[in-house]
Amino acid sequence: MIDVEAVRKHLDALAKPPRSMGRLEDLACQLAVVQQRLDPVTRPRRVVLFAGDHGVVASGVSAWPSAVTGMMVATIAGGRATSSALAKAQDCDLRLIDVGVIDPPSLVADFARIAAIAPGTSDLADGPAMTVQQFDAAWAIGAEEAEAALAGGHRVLIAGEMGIGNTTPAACLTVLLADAPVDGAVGRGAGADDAMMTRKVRIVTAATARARAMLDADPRAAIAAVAGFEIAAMAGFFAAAAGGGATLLLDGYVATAGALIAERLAPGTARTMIAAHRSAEPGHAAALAHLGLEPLLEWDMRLGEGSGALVALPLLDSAAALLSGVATLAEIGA
Ligand SMILES: Cc1cc2ncn([C@H]3O[C@H](COP(=O)(O)O)[C@@H](O)[C@H]3O)c2cc1C
Ligand SMILES: O=C(O)c1cccnc1
Repeated sequence: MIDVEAVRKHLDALAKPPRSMGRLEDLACQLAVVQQRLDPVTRPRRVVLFAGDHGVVASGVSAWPSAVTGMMVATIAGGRATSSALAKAQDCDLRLIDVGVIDPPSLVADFARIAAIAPGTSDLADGPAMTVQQFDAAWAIGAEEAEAALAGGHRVLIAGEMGIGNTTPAACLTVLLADAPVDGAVGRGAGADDAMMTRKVRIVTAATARARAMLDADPRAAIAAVAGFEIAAMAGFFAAAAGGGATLLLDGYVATAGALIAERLAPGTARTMIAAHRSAEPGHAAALAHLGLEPLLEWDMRLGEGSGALVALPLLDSAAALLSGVATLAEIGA
């Protein structure tokens, strides 16, 4: 068993003053413990982007119309989104899965897959966002993607999302599963104004009160009531990836909502996770704390699409290089 002590011992024996690489050494410990090897690998790696729409957008919680989800799906398919540029820069394989976009473009890219469950969720302000069957279907699509990535030899996996309105279900899930207060969980997302924020707080308060009443008796029904297809798919992805021994690099607030679901339904999933960053969304800190994760970066990023994880990915490469590529003090005669 490789524990933190064993990794520290290895790092302290290298040709450098002990602990001189600071927090990179903490990351090296995390990576080695997750992979259970002193020479962890970070290649090949893959980001899987799940896209879906949200009925709650009709209740006025986002600065953007749902049509933008399909536009961004087209942009990702065309290789010109932020996530596309970062994945290319970081030598990271990218896949794009439509799990429920209202206005989907015709996808032609070979890395794209259409697995739409419905044209968007129902409005969680009026009733359950989805049925338990739909939740299970989304989870299964995510799990399938994780299994395919593992079968392809991918060692580091990232889940990302695109879905206008999805910071509202993310806030609901953070309240429901991480016990965050509503006003600490609701943020401006992609640019909500004050009136939208007021509506968002009211909707999250009511929806989480309804979901909480079901949580103990029927956790999947409670979660399905306030989730999104892409969030449920990320949860299934995380649980299956963790079960298969992958290292998960966790993105922002919305991806972490998926992680909260995964940890609730498949306990232990978070042990394989490294939190890439703390998003500017105010609820992210509470969600990460609930999972016992400390973010690598606090850079005020608030995009999603796996972007924060892609930005942090080279830090994993550096940690792995430190563990594998450096001579020992004994070897140099010091
Ligand atoms: C052009 C554009 C690209 C994006 N890429 C990710 N998001 C992010 O913002 C959205 C969530 O914020 P809200 O809940 O406020 O709608 C999601 O689509 C998320 O992936 C984007 C948003 C926009 C507008
Ligand atoms: O942190 C995130 O995941 C996030 C923040 C704002 C908008 N969309 C996603």
